[in-house]
Amino acid sequence: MSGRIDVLTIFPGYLAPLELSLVGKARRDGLLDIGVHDLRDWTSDRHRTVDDTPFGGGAGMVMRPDVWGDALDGVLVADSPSRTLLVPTPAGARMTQALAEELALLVSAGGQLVFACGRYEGIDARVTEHYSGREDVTVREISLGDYVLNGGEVAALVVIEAVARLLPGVIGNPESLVEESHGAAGLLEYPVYTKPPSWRGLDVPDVLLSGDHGRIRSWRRARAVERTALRRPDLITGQGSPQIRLARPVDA
Ligand SMILES: N#Cc1c(-c2ccc3ccn(Cc4ccccn4)c3c2)n[nH]c1N
Repeated sequence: MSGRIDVLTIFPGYLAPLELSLVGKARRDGLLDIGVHDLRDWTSDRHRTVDDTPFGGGAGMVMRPDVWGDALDGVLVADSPSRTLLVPTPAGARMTQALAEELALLVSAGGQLVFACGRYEGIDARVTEHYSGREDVTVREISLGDYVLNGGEVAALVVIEAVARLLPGVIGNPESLVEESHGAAGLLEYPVYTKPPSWRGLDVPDVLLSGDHGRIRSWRRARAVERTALRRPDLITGQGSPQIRLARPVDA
């Protein structure tokens, strides 16, 4: 029993990539229900207005709480085992693999994820305040990282892909989830190679052609530790956010 994901946005076309590749196939195979909704369908004026000027002044526009409230009330599924409202924002908590795994467990247990994709200068703060006060809804404000995007749609695409690939049956070979970056022992991925064995004067490391699986395992771990120490020492010293190991796809 899998849950569902709903996305509210003024740019539904931005979510078209969810019809492609593994996520698109999972939807067609009935492994995951994803609904994309146009926020303007919950407006009541002829111009289908979703924004207004900010109280206190300042540049840009703010998205109206009344339109968002009507839309979220319309999309939230009352009889779902759980409801998680995900609000992408530059001020959010950093997205991590641990959160992806947490959300995948909720969806695999039949829960609903609702993404509120803002634009302009963001969504009126009372929207997250209101739903945070609801006992039947969990609100998570999330950020992809310390750079500024124009809206929340890209973040929704990233989080949905990170979650969907953990659901049973979505990835053809579940083993590939075991040795992932931020997976096995929280290290970065080792370098990978395929044919031809020599390309533009560059040869595949001999150990990978040796057939000695013990040596290959050791070599790969050494390369992963080397890369992690060089590029992401925080993953080794544990100074950064804890990375949950992806031991296996979440159980249904
Ligand atoms: N996740 C994430 C994000 C976002 C993000 C998410 C949602 C919105 C809705 C509007 N804007 C534009 C905007 C610009 C400036 C100040 C406020 N808002 C968003 C940006 N930026 N960077 C991330 N890692």
